[in-house]
Amino acid sequence: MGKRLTIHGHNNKIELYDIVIEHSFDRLADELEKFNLSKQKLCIVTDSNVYPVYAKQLEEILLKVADSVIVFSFPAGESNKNLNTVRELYEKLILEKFDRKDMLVALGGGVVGDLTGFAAATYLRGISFIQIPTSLLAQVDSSIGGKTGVDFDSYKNMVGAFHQPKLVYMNLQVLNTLESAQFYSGMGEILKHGLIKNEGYYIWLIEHLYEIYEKNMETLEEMIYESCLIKSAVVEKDPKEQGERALLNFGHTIGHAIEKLKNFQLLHGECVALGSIAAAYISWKRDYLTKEEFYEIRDIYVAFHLPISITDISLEEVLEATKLDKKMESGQIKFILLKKMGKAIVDNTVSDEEILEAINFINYDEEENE
Ligand SMILES: NC(=O)c1ccc[n+]([C@@H]2O[C@H](COP(=O)([O-])OP(=O)(O)OC[C@H]3O[C@@H](n4cnc5c(N)ncnc54)[C@H](O)[C@@H]3O)[C@@H](O)[C@H]2O)c1
Ligand SMILES: O=C(O)C(=O)C[C@@H](O)[C@H](O)[C@H](O)COP(=O)(O)O
Ligand SMILES: [Zn+2]
Repeated sequence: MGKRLTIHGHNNKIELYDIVIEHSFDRLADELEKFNLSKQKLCIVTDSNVYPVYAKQLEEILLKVADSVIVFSFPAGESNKNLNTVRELYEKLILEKFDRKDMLVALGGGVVGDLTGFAAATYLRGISFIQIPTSLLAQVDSSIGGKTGVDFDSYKNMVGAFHQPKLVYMNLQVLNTLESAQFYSGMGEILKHGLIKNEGYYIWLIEHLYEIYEKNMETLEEMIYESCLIKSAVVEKDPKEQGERALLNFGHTIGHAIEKLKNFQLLHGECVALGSIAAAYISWKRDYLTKEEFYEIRDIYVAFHLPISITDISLEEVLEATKLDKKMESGQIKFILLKKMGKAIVDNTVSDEEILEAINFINYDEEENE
């Protein structure tokens, strides 16, 4: 078991970095040999949940290849993905005299990965970092593609940089310590991959529902590999989101607005699920999807323990927050719709009325609809 793929750059001419999918940390030291770290310092950046479970083990492995290893841990959660935490990390790096050849190691979920990548992109105008993603969401999505950043005044990923890691190494066994809700949050991005790019993969996910529930490791390996393939193909073609990469934002326009308005009380993948239902709803209303396809999509999110409706939101507030997200161009939202199952498009013509109707649909009031 175990798989790998390579991310290429500059029209496929150079190899940028490998994504290594393993079932232990055993091969990590070998993977790091090529970076000649024997005289370098490494800083493991992690959070308060991951630190007690994996930091010591990782430190021992890294000490085999590097001169020294320090650890920076911050309180877990999206509410700490901000410039205050980055500042504390900079302070630690300065105190420990990190120079341009030293490296950061992101050990954790997407919060750790995004924040570490941003610190690496900006400290001394840019140092290297590697990703060791430990949540399902980070393994299939956030560790790949070099989008790094932090939230600013609760605006999602408002400050950031494109900065590619030198390596993505994942040990699938760490998923055994991940809370169930966090696991299914990752499924929010995985379903997105199928819906926007590959209907066959979406159907495969439905067919393998029970193996996924049971965390059958062979199935998870296949699923994670397939999602990494889909994301890699998109970011290789369009690393800085000039075009096609925007498709990976399916579900995020309304999703990010909900995430902000709910003060990060809902998980990222849960908000993406809600945003995906809303975007699929608009796609149905435009006759891109059939009614049956739309309701099947909704059922699949339920099957993967993801929310399909939300209460206590103001439609107007969600619309306003949607307009403050990054995907605005000349006052118009770049909305991602499904043209058909497995094929997404960028659409600049979605009206406020369509968005309000979709938000109203997910703002489902059971009593009113009985
Ligand atoms: N850069 C990108 O392309 C990209 C893509 C998708 C999402 N994101 C960002 O990623 C973030 C969400 O990532 P996430 O869902 O991983 O959240 P997260 O980083 O908060 O991790 C989820 C929770 O699980 C814990 N955890 C992680 N791995 C664990 C393990 N193996 N065992 C036990 N606990 C573990 C964490 O401590 C945290 O409490 C959001 O900020 C989102 O904006 C970025
Ligand atoms: O990699 C991308 O591109 C994505 O859009 C992946 C998303 O899942 C991720 O949440 C991303 O951070 C959202 O991008 P943003 O530019 O809207 O912050
Ligand atoms: Zn996302």
